[in-house]
Amino acid sequence: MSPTQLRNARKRKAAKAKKAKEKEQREREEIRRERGDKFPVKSLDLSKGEGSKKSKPSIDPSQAYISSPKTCPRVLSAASYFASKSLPYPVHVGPLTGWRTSSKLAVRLNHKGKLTIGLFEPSSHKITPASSSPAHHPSINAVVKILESTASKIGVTPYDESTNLGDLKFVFLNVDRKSGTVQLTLIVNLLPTSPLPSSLSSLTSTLPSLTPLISTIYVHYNLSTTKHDNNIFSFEPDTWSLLFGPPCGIEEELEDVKTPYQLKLYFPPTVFRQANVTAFQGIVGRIREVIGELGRKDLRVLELYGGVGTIGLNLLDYVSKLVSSDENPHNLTPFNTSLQNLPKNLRKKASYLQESAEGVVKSGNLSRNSFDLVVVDPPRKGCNPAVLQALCGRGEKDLKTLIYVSCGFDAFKRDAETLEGKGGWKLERGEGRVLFPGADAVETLAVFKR
Ligand SMILES: C[S@@+](CC[C@H](N)C(=O)[O-])C[C@H]1O[C@@H](n2cnc3c(N)ncnc32)[C@H](O)[C@@H]1O
Repeated sequence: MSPTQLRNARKRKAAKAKKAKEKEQREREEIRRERGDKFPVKSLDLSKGEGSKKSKPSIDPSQAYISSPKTCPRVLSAASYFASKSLPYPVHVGPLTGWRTSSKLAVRLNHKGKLTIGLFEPSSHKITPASSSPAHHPSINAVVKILESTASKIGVTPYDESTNLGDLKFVFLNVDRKSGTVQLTLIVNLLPTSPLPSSLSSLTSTLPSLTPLISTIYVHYNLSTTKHDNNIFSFEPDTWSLLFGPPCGIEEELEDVKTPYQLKLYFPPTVFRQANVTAFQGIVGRIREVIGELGRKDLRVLELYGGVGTIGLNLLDYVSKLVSSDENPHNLTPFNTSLQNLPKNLRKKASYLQESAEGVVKSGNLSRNSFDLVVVDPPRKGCNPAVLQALCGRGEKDLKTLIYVSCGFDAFKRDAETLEGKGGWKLERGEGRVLFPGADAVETLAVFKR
């Protein structure tokens, strides 16, 4: 090899290593973000002596405020923002334990070389077992224990970032709150075209016989070198395979939300599901109250970032038309399945657009004066600029109410300033729901009027 070739080869190697490190960082941050932990997880830098015995013990960020969840910095900052607008900001906290019915966990070797299912400690490569987490629904802890011991016995190889090898990367567990059974997804380091290695097929065939707690097993193929490798999940349909159990996903009835009709929502693992469904019901219930106060049964409602219609489908008795939308193509089947179970007079009011929120507004949906009310429930980064621009536009003369559900308070504040500044909206009320008790996080329900 010539010196230039050698230099280039070294550069390529360094670039590859950097990319792998960045990918690992993104995966960890995604898992922490999903759990409500708001600060970034630093990579372990061995060159600086991190990870040595001298390094400070880390606090689990998801439990940092557990003794007083309402005093976490984000709740305080949200309350002071609303106070600056002379508005109250009541904060509700649900049960402190057993609330998490959805959990993504990493599968790695621990420092003793034992397969472990858990979370990374902040600023560390150390994986901490998650099977005793007080936040978890008991079924999650029970299944994680069975999974850990069975996978170890069978010889499943956990993923290793340093080599990019190992079959099982993450597990995703969703609890059906009614039956307590678990919808299990194994996220594997394989191409969808690859057959499952014998250890993984043996694991998937053995698990249901070991516990009645597992209702469903999916495999999600997510090879680390594919274009999806910075996400734990991808939308691609051929990357998901149902190996055991019924296909419709978890059936949810939001028992605290008093709709005058029976609504069943469906959650396969391919769609967004609130990690704390029980507490989220409070938000849906309050939205019904806010809308009920309008005293109308003929509202034309647009739902952006709607998931499977978790909010919108709970409003059908107040609307003459609901257009629900989300970018995830996997939402359409659950949405339609929910509709099929409804009486015809309600069913015919609702339709679904599989489209990004920015796509929905760019196709002119918010400029033809066809909506009275918009509900947005964007991800942590808040509304897309095009969505904000459309909400600030004046084409929708009848659009007088905007309901904003936010899981990222900083982005909400930014969006609220734009809506009030450019859009002529007025923030009229708000409230907080601590959906991740212990973490520095708050879900805000805000109502804007104009
Ligand atoms: C916080 S979740 C809320 C979903 C639903 N309201 C619920 O409670 O189940 C945000 C949703 O936004 C969707 N999403 C993310 N980015 C989007 C975009 N640019 N356009 C449309 N939907 C998006 C996700 O697929 C997810 O379903």
